[in-house]
Amino acid sequence: VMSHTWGYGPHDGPSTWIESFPIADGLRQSPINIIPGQTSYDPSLKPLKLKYDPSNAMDILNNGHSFQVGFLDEADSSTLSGGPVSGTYRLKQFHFHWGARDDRGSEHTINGIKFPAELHLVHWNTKYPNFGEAASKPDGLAVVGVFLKIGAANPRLQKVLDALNSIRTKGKQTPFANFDCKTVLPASLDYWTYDGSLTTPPLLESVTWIVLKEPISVSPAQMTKFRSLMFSGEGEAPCCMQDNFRPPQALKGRTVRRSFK
Ligand SMILES: CCCCCOc1ccc(S(N)(=O)=O)cc1
Ligand SMILES: [Zn+2]
Repeated sequence: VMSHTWGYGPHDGPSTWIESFPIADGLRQSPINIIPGQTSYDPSLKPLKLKYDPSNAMDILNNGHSFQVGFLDEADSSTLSGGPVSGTYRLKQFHFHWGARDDRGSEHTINGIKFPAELHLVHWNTKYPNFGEAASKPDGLAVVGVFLKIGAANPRLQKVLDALNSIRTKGKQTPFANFDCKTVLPASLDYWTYDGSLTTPPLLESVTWIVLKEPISVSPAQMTKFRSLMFSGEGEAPCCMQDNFRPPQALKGRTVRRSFK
């Protein structure tokens, strides 16, 4: 039988991933449900320091699970530092998770509430030689999560959404230059943080999660653009890319800290 790749459907979705990736029920899996009343304010947490150079944006790719914008990460020009991490982490890519309808789509939830989508900005620790090496270390990655909520159309997302027409099917990639990630972030960088994992296979437990409290807006029409992508490749039976989110995983004794009172 063909190699069993993972997905989000009834036969290859999150409940089946443990078959190939036993870490799926590990001690620091992501995402989680954040219960604000049960988080602890940590006054020693530093402000998040994000520095993004628009010229580092390189391409946009439909990888069959989501779409991602890739960045040149050969220098410390687009970095995350401060916040809950020590050292410097370089931006590698950002991507999204979203639902088939506006009542679901995010991976993290707040008091059980799902948002229509969630943005992940993926950074790797420069104490390691590259992303692949960092991804296997407990302090290797830092991912900033930003919730999207339904509201006014977000002009800052439009350039990304317009590029989706060129990458509709799995494996398609096209140049994507000059994008400033700062412009898609909310005004406040207040965050929750906890030790977690990649939310897709290989589910490696190497992520310091930094989930921003303030969502950014997206309109229903813009959400429809996300859903116009395909999980399937060109010439395959078309299968809309939607509900590409893993549900919340057990906290298993972890503490969620917050940077704000
Ligand atoms: C060693 C190869 C890993 C390839 C996969 O990379 C990922 C997977 C998930 C995430 S996420 N949804 O947790 O931000 C970030 C990066
Ligand atoms: Zn993600």
